[in-house]
This record gives sequence, structure tokens and C-alpha cells, in this order.
Amino acid sequence: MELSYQEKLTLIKLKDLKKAKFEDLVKETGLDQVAVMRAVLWLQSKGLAKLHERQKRIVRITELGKKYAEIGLPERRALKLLVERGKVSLDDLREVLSDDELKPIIGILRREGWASVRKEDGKLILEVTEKGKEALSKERPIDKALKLLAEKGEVEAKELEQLVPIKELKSRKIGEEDTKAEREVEITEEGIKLVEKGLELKKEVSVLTPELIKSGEWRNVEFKRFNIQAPVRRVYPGKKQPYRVFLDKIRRKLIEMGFIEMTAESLIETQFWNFDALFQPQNHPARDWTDTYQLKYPKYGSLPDEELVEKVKASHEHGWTTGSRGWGYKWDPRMAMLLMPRAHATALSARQLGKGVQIPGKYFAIQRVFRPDVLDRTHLIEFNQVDGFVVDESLTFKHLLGILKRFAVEIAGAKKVKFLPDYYPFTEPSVQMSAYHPELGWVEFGGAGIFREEMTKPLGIDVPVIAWGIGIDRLAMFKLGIDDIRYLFSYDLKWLREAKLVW
Ligand SMILES: N[C@@H](Cc1ccccc1)C(=O)O
Repeated sequence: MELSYQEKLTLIKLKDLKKAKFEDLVKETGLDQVAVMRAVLWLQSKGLAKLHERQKRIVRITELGKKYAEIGLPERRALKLLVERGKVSLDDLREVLSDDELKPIIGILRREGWASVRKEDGKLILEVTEKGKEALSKERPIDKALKLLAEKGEVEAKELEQLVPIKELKSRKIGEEDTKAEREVEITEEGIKLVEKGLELKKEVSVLTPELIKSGEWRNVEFKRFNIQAPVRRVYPGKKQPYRVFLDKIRRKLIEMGFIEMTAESLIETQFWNFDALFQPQNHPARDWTDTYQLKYPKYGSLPDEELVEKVKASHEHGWTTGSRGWGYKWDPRMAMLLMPRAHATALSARQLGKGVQIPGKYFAIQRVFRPDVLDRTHLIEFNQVDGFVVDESLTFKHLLGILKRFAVEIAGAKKVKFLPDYYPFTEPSVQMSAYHPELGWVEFGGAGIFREEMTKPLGIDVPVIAWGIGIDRLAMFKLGIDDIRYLFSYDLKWLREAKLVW
């Protein structure tokens, strides 16, 4: 049987005592109360000891009682004066008694037979009796009771009752009655047997210190075992916001797949990069393929170098050298300079292509984007997109579908993928992809396509670029088990603390 140091010590002491008051056991073991109680309870649960508890009546000494114990009960003080002087007047007694004590004193002295009382010149005179003289050196039961109370502070009522009725102690305000639980610990047969078999009493430690190792003392100690099943208080250490964790994991996955991350310093973009560089005509309803916000102040940003702007302009107006006829309108640089909160992460792909890319190369961005909408459980005006593209000489539409499928499986954990024809001004062909989730059913996953030459050529890219954009929030909702998209950004502490960190 596994016993702790404290349990062993308690049991060994108990073996000698057989049955002991809890307080005595505490004294014997030299441990503190809590430790002994814990040990006793464990011993009890192991059938080695028994804890008996009973309510007992006790009498506790009062402040007045303490005072009397020191200076003597009023009648004793009066008796002393009486014996010294033979007879005294009531007034004389004031020397040794207070007003309160004076009042009942004649009654008490008479009852005890210590004094006789008569009137002399209208004054009460007390004269000591023989019994009174003898009484000076004798202890009455009440004196004994007071002494006992003064010594112990509290005494079991049963013990005092053998001397005086408790009523009397109470009426004289020497003691007050109370009840108290008395605990007794008893060793069982099994406990005795165990001690007789011999218990090795090794000191128990819970921390292995450098000192223990250096001194070699670790050999002589017992290491405390931890109960890892014991319930403990929950702690909530600082941790990343659950949605952040989810996005970080997607980032990690893409990096593992060989993608290079594109980042932006600002959430604000020029229309040039959000629209124009993506071959979206300024005067065409296609520009409204999504509603966007505009910045009031500052209203305008700056355009990239002129050469690039000229090419984009040419592409829009007449197709430049791409063989396309373009959109056939007059391109306005002022409009391209308007500032807006970025409306899609594809703007970062355009920027990256303009800066130059590795060929073959793979790029991605995780970007907060903004579009006007009515807020509800499934719509936010800001959300996150994961966009990316792959550049290589020999890429075809089939590659695009293959890569998208892999994403759906790797990132979304989808089982089936479905492609539908779609339209974006910057891709041709364009597809919309849905992924099948066991619980969610078919979920629209994102758009994709091959960037149009009218877009890539002005940016200086002459090879095929396949691109995609994925709305990540709905996926996160599903993964995090929430049905209100606003929770992704919630500061509800309970949710933040308890949300599982998922991938
Ligand atoms: N930017 C598009 C998605 C997309 C990205 C890249 C290519 C094609 C489509 C959207 O926000 O819906």
C-alpha cells in the first residue's frame, strides 16, 4: 500500500496511542493540523484508521472569570478583609469590592455561613464566623472550577458538572457554554498490522533541488507522487486569438507548399491596383462586379512609374500589343489615383506581378478586405481572403483545376470539389469553385482563372499566370464551430478562452 510520509508518521504514532484526540495526535506528530487531517482522511479511506467525531458541550472562561481567577472571587476578597478585621461595615467592603460586587455579597456570605450580619446604629455590620475563619484556607468546588477554567480556557461541561452546576458558572458570568466537535482518531486492526510489518519512514520531497543531487541526499528521500487525475483550477494562459491561429496555420501550410508570401503595409489601396492593373474598365459596369468603399480623405494616392501606367492605359484603351482591342474608351489617370480600402486580395497579386516575379514561381497573400454589405450572421463588411497565383511557362487550365483541387483538400479538408464557369474581368477562363463538406454541404470556396494577357503583359509578365481567391471566413466558422461570423472578431472572453484552436 502506497503511503505518504505524513500518513506513515501519523499511523506510527497512532499505533502507540491506539485512540487519540485529534489535537494530541497533532502534537505527537509535530505536523501541522491540516497535514494531519489530510493524512487521517487518507488513512481512513485506506481502512487503516477511523475518525470519530462527536459534539461535546464545553464551558469557556469569560473575561470576568479571568479577572476573578487573578484577584479572587468577590466573596473571597470580602472574607480576607473580614478575617483580618474581625468585623466590617458594608462600606468598609468597598475597599475590596466594586459596586456591582457589593450588592449580592451579603447573600453570598450568609449562604456560605462565613459571616453574621446585624445592624449597629442603623448600619449593617458583618462579623466573621468560625466557619468563615476556616474557609480562608479551604477551596470550595466553585473555586476549583474557576481554577480549572483559568488553567485550560475551556473545559468539558461534563467535567465541571461534577463540581458545580453549569448554571451557577453562567449566572456568576464566570463561564459561557458552547458546543464543539471533538475528533478522535483510532487505528484499525489493519493499521496495526501494517505498522508491525514495518514502515520505512523516509522524508518526502516534492521538488528535486540541486542541493539534493549534490549532497546525494536524494538517495534517502522519497519523492512525492503527483496525482495527475486530481481536479485542479482551470487556468487560462495568454494565447492567440483563435481566428488568428487558423489564419497562421493556413499561412504555414502554403509556405510548406512552396508559396512565397506577399504582404501589404496598408489596408488602403489605389483604384489603380485594385481595378485598373487588373484590366477592369473604368467606364464599364464590370467595374461594379463588387461594391466598394472610397476614402474621403485623403482622396488620392499616387500612381506607379509612368511607363507602367502608360502600358496599362494602352491596354485599356486599345489592347496595346496584346492583340486585344481593349475596352475602347479614354482611360483617366485621376480615377486610377482614387484611394479605397482594398476590396480584394487580388490587388496584391497585381502589385507583385508589377514588381517582378520568379518564373516558375508561386505566391500568396492573406489579406483583410472591405466591401459594403448588411451585417448579419453570415455577412461582414470586412473579411479575409487568401489569394495567390502560380507563374510558369507551360501552365494550362488543367493545372489551375488541379491546384485548386489540392487547396480545397489541403486547406479546407474538402472531400469533393466542383467547378463552375464564372466571370471576372481579369481572368479568362474564369471558374467558381465549390467544395463539399460533410456537415456544410456544398460551400462556395472562391474564384479562379488564368489572368488575361491584357492584365499580365503591361505588368511585364509574358508567361501564363493562374490565379485564385478564396474567402476564408466561412471556412473558419465551420472549423471553429461557430454559426455567427461576427464571432470571428468577438471579444467575448468566454469564447476566446474556450474556443478550441483548430486547423
Ligand atoms: N478577387 C476575386 C477572386 C479571384 C481571384 C483571382 C482570380 C479570379 C478570381 C474575388 O474577390 O472574388
